[in-house]
Amino acid sequence: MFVPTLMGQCTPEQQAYWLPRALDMQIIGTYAQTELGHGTFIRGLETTATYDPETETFVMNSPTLTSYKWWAGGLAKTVNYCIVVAQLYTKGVCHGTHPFIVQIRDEETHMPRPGVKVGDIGPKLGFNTADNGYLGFDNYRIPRDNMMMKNAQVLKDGTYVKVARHGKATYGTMVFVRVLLVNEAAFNLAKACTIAVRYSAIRRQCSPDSEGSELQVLDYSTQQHKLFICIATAHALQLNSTWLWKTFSDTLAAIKQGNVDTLPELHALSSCLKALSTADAASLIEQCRHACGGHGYMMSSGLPYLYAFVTATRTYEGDYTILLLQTARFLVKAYEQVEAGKPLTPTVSYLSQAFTGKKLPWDSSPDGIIRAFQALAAGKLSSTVKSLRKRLESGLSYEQAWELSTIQLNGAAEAHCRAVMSQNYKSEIERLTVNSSPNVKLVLQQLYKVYLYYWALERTGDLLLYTSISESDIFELQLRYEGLLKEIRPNAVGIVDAFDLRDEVLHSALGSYDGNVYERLMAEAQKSPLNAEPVNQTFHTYLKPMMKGKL
Ligand SMILES: CCCCCCCC/C=C\CCCCCCCCC/C=C/C(=O)SCCNC(=O)CCNC(=O)[C@H](O)C(C)(C)COP(=O)(O)OP(=O)(O)OC[C@H]1O[C@@H](n2cnc3c(N)ncnc32)[C@H](O)[C@@H]1OP(=O)(O)O
Ligand SMILES: Cc1cc2nc3c(=O)[nH]c(=O)nc-3n(C[C@H](O)[C@H](O)[C@H](O)COP(=O)(O)OP(=O)(O)OC[C@H]3O[C@@H](n4cnc5c(N)ncnc54)[C@H](O)[C@@H]3O)c2cc1C
Repeated sequence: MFVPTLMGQCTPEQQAYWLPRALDMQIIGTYAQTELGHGTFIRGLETTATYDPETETFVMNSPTLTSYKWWAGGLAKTVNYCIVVAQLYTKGVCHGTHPFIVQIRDEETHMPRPGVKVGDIGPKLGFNTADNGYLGFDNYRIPRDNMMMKNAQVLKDGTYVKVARHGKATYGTMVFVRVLLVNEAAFNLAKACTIAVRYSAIRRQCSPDSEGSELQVLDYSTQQHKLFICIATAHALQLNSTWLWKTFSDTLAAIKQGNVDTLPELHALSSCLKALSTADAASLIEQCRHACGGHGYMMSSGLPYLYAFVTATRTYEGDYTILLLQTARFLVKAYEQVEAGKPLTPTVSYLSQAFTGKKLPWDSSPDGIIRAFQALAAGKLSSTVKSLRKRLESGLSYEQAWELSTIQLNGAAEAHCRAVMSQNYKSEIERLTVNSSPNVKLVLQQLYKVYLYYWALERTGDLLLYTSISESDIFELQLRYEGLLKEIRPNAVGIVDAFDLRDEVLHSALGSYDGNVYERLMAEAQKSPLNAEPVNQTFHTYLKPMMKGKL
């Protein structure tokens, strides 16, 4: 995050100075925004940077315990520079949060600079190879030039000048990383399902008839139900991430030309896609672990590491709930635009047809299911706005009415995101397979249908509310879904092999290409320190005296 922030928040002169040093790793940096007391609510950050025109420096301070920076990766022991997000004061006025480049350690000795308090925050659920740190300042001075001045400036005399065209321009790095995280979610989920599918082809358990041999667990319908949605979701996330990257690049190019019109839609999209992709990836990686039974619980399966790593992505760079609520803000505005007969931006354009007051006729084709997901998002949005307005009519303030409606707002944002993801998944597959063989097309479409059927069956309650789907339609869809799993089964191992992930990347005794699961598990077990000696010292110190009644 250090380098992208240098790229996004510095003037060209500042970039010319800092970027080569950072890219050559003459300096190592991190992004220190979150504090002990505040992560989500950026405007509530407490670290201060007060400009002193006499010395042309900013004085950095951490006035409270809760103002200590907390969490930044590499901060504890590795980095010597930081981007610190602090409340800017000049001429006695607070201008809100701004980013500063702060040297925290000596470039030669690596000792913390006087006035800097820095350390490690301690063990975490995962990420324990990263020294996430804390950081506090006691009247620590940095040169005026170290304020990142692309979007706002403080002149020598302390005059504050706003440059950016958009109020949230300083939040740009977060948007960038949210876009990258969709790709990360796809990659890590692909790893987990490669491990679980390969293992399920090796693992045999139970014999349905007394004569036959034991089945590969991959042959069980329930196992296919657990795993094939993981493969389909990995594809869906990968294709959505490519699409989102293009949306991001287009918006960035427009902003460079001075046009910020598409930023709100990018923010709404990157927020909900980051939220849903990280949450889905984390829960499906856990499902892959379940699918590997007891051996999935071994660290040597690789799955616990993956889960610990990915579950953090649901929280960092904006918590799941918080980001969905950002998308909900955008959706409520879109609803108001429909009411006012105004045009809508592309990803919400489906709303313009959606508020008919009638249930959408059910159609179980892939296009029909996407339309149903859109109807569901529109229906939820409409009910949410009704609740919001009812609360306003009862005399509540907008903020109070909004807060009481947040459960529904999140539901509407989740449904919208699922509809966007499904639509993108379909159009990207169509675009990418124009010249593919019929067999490749067939397999990709089977997976795409698994995604649609799975989520339609997960949301039958909502579909009953907002479409004309009947009990027999649901029954028929369930049978089609189960049939599809059997069609995919013969290709399942080939499909995960096609992710092309080397053994070194998977790092798993269960998921290696050669399928030598049991040999690898035993080899990993031999590495346990407890196997280094036939009798452990604890036997002599504790067990034996206890057994002899001498403890
Ligand atoms: C070039 C280099 C290439 C490198 C490539 C490398 C490839 C590597 C590959 C993979 C790596 C990928 C993985 C990377 C891992 C990195 C590890 C990261 C570790 C973690 C870091 C962090 O967590 S940093 C801290 C992150 N913190 C957060 O995300 C905080 C979350 N909170 C917020 O974002 C905001 O506070 C919040 C959105 C909640 C609200 O902000 P607030 O100021 O209160 O605004 P509000 O009043 O609600 O809204 C006002 C208005 O503004 C709009 N808005 C809000 N945010 C944005 C935005 N970002 N952009 C645009 N607009 C925004 C909001 O919608 C409102 O609009 P209106 O409704 O009023 O119109
Ligand atoms: C592994 C890891 C690495 C990180 N790396 C960095 C880093 O490099 N740099 C950095 O600056 N930060 C980093 N962070 C911090 C991270 O960005 C924050 O933890 C994250 O943004 C969530 O903020 P929080 O911890 O304040 O959660 P909180 O906001 O305290 O959330 C707690 C709960 O309250 C809910 N909540 C909060 N506000 C609202 C609201 N308005 N409405 C409804 N519900 C609400 C949330 O949904 C959540 O359920 C990292 C975190 C982790 C876990």
